[in-house]
Amino acid sequence: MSAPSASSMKRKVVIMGAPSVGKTSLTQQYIAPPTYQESYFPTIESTSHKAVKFNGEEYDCEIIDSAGQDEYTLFPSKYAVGVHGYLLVYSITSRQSFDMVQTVHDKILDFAGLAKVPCVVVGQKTDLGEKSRMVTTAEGEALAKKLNAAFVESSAKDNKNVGKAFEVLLGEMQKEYNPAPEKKKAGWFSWGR
Ligand SMILES: Nc1nc2c(ncn2[C@@H]2O[C@H](COP(=O)(O)OP(=O)(O)OP(=O)(O)O)[C@@H](O)[C@H]2O)c(=O)[nH]1
Repeated sequence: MSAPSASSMKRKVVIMGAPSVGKTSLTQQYIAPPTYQESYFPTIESTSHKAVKFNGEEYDCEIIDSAGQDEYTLFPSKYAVGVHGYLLVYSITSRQSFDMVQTVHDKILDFAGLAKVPCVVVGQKTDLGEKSRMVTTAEGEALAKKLNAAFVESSAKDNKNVGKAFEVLLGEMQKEYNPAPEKKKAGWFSWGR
């Protein structure tokens, strides 16, 4: 992993979603592949860093792997203040985890008081195959569209589309925070360059 350069932009990203959908596995595969583990240890919270070059820009990414959420989980302010974007993760084998994406997204917007925030909806565990699938790709795409978010299906186990999920989020954040100067938007929790 290369160190961030002095000119790189900071990007703080939070990975959110129901328990056991693969948030930690995704994060670890992205930070230091191959690191997939079959064993499951519920996360309390873990922060990683990665220097990334994307579309000609250098980013110093801080990635917060959050504890699994349910509808009763209180939304911590640290998951909104200073945060640039989110991976909202569900498992394609769990309808409940899919429904949680909308719940978490609503909490983010409510807390931040914003109409839109850069997000990628990530349908995880595609390696489990069509027999185990409870959420279709079309449903995932439709939810992402409704939330003004991008959409990726991935498998942390097979290391498929893991880098893509983070790259798509970098693209969403680039559109929001460092487009042409005249298009730049202001937001109380936006930390553009
Ligand atoms: N088949 C399959 N299993 C996965 C995949 N990603 C994670 N798992 C498994 O699912 C379980 C939970 O994975 P984690 O990465 O800990 O999930 P998490 O969302 O971080 O869980 P919490 O910490 O409870 O929020 C583990 O047993 C993983 O091995 C995947 O892409 N495919």
